[in-house]
Amino acid sequence: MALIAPSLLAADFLHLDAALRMVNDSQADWLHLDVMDGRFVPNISFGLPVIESLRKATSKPFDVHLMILEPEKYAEAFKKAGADILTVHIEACPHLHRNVQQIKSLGMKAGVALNPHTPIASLDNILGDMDLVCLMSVNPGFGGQSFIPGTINKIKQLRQMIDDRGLQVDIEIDGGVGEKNAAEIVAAGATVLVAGSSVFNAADPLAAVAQLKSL
Ligand SMILES: O=C(CO)[C@@H](O)[C@H](O)COP(=O)(O)O
Ligand SMILES: [Fe+2]
Repeated sequence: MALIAPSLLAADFLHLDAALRMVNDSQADWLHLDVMDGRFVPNISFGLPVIESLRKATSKPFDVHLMILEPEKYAEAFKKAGADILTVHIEACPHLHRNVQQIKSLGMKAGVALNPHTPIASLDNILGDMDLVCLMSVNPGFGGQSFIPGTINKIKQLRQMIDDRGLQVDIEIDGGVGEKNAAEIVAAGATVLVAGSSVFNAADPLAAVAQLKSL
């Protein structure tokens, strides 16, 4: 059974309190929070003050996905704002090992995200240090895009690499995940499903989370 992390990016930002109530009432395991800087990705979303306010509305773990350059400048601030898992992009981190040490020393779980074109082999020397690998199944920056089918092979490769080394690392899939493809994604070896539009745009978001959770 995979962990389910609804992505707040797809919520109605005029009614974040209602979105958080839905998440609290649902079987969601984590809340996924997409932070974009308009530099690493061509979009700007929300940041520290919003996350700090959301922290007062739920005890669900905050899975913060940083799509920003120089994440080391903000890691401590995200911890203070309430992040439990902090994920940085491998493409934005020339000193990834240092970033991971920093995140862990701040008391958070460390995640690394890979863009669709970035090979699994790039994790070779860092995998044992990770708590989570987030495979982007869309090009980061926007919600509501279509799942890139080649991600399934990447999940299988990563599952193999993790199992061969006897590691415990979560495989999170982010982008275009919903009831149509979730079973295949979990069968390939994913352990965490991020779901934005498929949950928040559903007629019944609670049922959408329950459906993903039942896989
Ligand atoms: O990080 C991102 C996008 O950059 C994601 O977390 C999206 O927010 C997922 O949204 P859907 O594809 O599920 O609508
Ligand atoms: Fe994300």
